[in-house]
Amino acid sequence: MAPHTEQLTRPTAVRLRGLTRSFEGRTVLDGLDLDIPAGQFVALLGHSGSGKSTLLRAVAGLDHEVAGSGRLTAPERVSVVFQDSRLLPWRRVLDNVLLGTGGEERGRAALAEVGLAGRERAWPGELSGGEAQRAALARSLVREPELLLADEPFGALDALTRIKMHALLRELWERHRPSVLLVTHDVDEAIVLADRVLVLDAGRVGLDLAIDRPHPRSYRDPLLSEYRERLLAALGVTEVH
Ligand SMILES: Nc1ncnc2c1ncn2[C@@H]1O[C@H](COP(=O)(O)OP(=O)(O)OP(=O)(O)O)[C@@H](O)[C@H]1O
Repeated sequence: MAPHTEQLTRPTAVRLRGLTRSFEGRTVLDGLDLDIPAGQFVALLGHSGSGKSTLLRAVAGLDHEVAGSGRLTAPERVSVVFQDSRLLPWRRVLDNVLLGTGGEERGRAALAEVGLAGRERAWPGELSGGEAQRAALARSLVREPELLLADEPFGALDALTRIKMHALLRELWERHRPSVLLVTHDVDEAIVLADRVLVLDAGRVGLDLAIDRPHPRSYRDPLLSEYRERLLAALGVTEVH
């Protein structure tokens, strides 16, 4: 195959058709359809309770009920990062990263990639919140995921650390090119990081917006404000100045 053809035909990493999920009679996902091409960085916005985590859990294969409701295709190697690092406190950082995988060298390299070289023998309790999330990212990387699912991974961090983590995540994505589905409440985080932002509304993808700006992106780029306005409108939020 000629190189340019290869670039044009991106296989689909995630394909969802007609996904439906209800809890106690309340429909959260309502026949949701979504395709994510391999290597695409997608952010998912939506009001609290709109079903973002439910969707992420479904794609991660953690919800058997939703899987039977429609058609769901996802890659084999999937890593999930949550708001809390979920490091095991009784294992040192390197051992957490290596959990279930071999290759100490790979673990050390992953820690170096997230800026934690030298902290391999630290206990999770000795890490700051941001460092713990870096370790969680290293743990997900070491599995060389084809798909990275992230549920509010920076939601518990202070604003400055969050900005640093945005740069790190984007840098890691550029190096490894997994498909990413990032759940966030933060419209700016979505716009700065993702190439495509979805708004979940009434159990389906309400808005599907391509963010066509080069990287690295600045939070203050005036050209991003148009995307912000559209996303806030889709979320039904009026900005107060
Ligand atoms: N295991 C469960 N049992 C009962 N209800 C559930 C369960 N999981 C989710 N729900 C309900 O489904 C709805 C969607 O939840 P979900 O966590 O997916 O929303 P979300 O968009 O991720 O919200 P948030 O932004 O607040 O994290 C909520 O009303 C929630 O109460």
